[in-house]
Amino acid sequence: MRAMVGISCCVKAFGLFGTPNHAASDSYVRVSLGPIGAVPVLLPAAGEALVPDILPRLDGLMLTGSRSNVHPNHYDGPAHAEGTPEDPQRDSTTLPLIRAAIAAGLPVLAICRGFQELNVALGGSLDQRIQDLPGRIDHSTPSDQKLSGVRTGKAHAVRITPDGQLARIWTAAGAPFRAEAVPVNSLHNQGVCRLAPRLVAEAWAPDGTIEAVRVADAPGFVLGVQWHPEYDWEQDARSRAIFTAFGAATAAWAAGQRPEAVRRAAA
Ligand SMILES: N[C@@H](CCC(=O)NCCCC(=O)O)C(=O)O
Repeated sequence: MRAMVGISCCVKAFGLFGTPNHAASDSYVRVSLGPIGAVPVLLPAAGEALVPDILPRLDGLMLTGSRSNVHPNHYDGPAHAEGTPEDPQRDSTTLPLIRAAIAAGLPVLAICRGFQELNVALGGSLDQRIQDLPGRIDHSTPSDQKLSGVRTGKAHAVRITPDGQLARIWTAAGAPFRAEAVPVNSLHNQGVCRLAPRLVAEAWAPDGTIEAVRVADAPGFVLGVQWHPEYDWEQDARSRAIFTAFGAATAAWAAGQRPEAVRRAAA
């Protein structure tokens, strides 16, 4: 049986009456059925109460990107500027879900908003418009590219730690990379300010923005990236390798294989 991967949903207004719908982009469904090799299960943004019922049924958790932003109350930050999109129902679902998934050793892959959620869930904070900070570059959706290229276009390079999780994944997959400069796409305004105590940074943009993290003491696979590998995995071997590595962890979980730390804790 294939693994089941939970995909975080946003609450978005749809239709003539703008009724709230729980939604995730098709790109997460496709990457799940593609290189992850798992059945995608869309998780409604229905709050913390569902977490104990949902978690034991999953073999992995993928936290999606979204234009909305984690509410600053979750990290004691200043109020967002007027008009900044928020999604409190998503926050109240994903933040406890992330903590529970990591504690259980479940494989977790966190992308863009999901990466920011991972940082906040574990006690970190966010800068709200990094392009307004001195010395920082604009990481937001570029307006000078044709629409089809906006999501996939490489916007800047990241430097990665040569002995980190990303380097291991790409080396194992035979995906070529230069640790000093790996090109990535970029569609975000916010970024990590205070890194959560359990997170270890392993990629940085040229302006110092943290672009990838792992959890130092996680019992299982946990990777967070600020960019969007789900947009170009069909063309980009490094993007694809991130998903195949996550997929291998979810397949092992589905087959009943637990990381050593989880087995020890259960013994
Ligand atoms: N809202 C945060 C997170 C950005 C993010 O996840 N962007 C994805 C956009 C998805 C899309 O439009 O395709 C921020 O702005 O920092």
